[in-house]
Amino acid sequence: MIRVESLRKKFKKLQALDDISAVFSSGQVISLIGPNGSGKTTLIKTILGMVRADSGHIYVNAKPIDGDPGYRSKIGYMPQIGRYPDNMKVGHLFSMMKNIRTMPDAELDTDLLVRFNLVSIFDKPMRTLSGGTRQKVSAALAFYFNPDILILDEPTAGLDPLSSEILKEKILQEKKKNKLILITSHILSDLDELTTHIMYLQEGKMIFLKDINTLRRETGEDRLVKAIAGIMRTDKKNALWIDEVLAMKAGKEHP
Ligand SMILES: Nc1ncnc2c1ncn2[C@@H]1O[C@H](COP(=O)(O)OP(=O)(O)OP(=O)(O)O)[C@@H](O)[C@H]1O
Repeated sequence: MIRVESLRKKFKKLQALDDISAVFSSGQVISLIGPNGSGKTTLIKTILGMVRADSGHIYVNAKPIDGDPGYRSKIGYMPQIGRYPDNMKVGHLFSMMKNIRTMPDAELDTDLLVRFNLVSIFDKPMRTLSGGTRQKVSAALAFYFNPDILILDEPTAGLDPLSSEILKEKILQEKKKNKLILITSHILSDLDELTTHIMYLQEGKMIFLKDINTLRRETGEDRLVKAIAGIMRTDKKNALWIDEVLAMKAGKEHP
């Protein structure tokens, strides 16, 4: 469904993506993980055509993305930080998006609009929303057009525990419909029940892309955070990051 080949991207001297190649297929939930600044968002934005790679190729449904920008209509994107016109009302945002896409009401996925009760704030301008409510709007928009591919950048960051569960349930539902879902998150426990594959980036390089069962078998660990810790400890820089993740969980459990 998505194939990236030898992707490279530099921001001045910084190699943000360093020869990334991967294939993502329908039915997979790929968790992109790695330390801050490792290139996760850059990879996502390159796939979405928001950042132009210096070299390499990207294919969505076997077509090169530089051929036809229409491929974007197949992808629902939830950005890390949603930017919207300050004075636009929530309801207007949804109706405007609907008009741009000219999609019949029956085909729209309003599940999250309803479950997050966003209709009750349709009259509120975007600038008045809390960070978490803005996240809910971004999530509802990503799923609104029932896309075959979902790209979710830190989807649960800033959401309260109940809303986070609602969103995770929604992701699971879509996974069952054989969609392709790419997620970045630093909250590894959120990814445990969703993930089929882990793609680990470090300083712009892909360290590994493995399916979760292989990862569990190789490490003998059931929990994602521990399985990744098992693999990464051999590398000093990675060990540092994974120790930080585990330290945040200390109190609940010990590695
Ligand atoms: N537009 C830009 N101009 C210059 N540097 C950039 C730009 N976008 C990203 N970078 C740099 O590229 C590197 C990768 O950034 P990216 O946002 O992809 O990391 P990330 O893995 O998503 O990080 P995080 O976990 O913090 O979200 C970082 O060093 C970042 O500062």
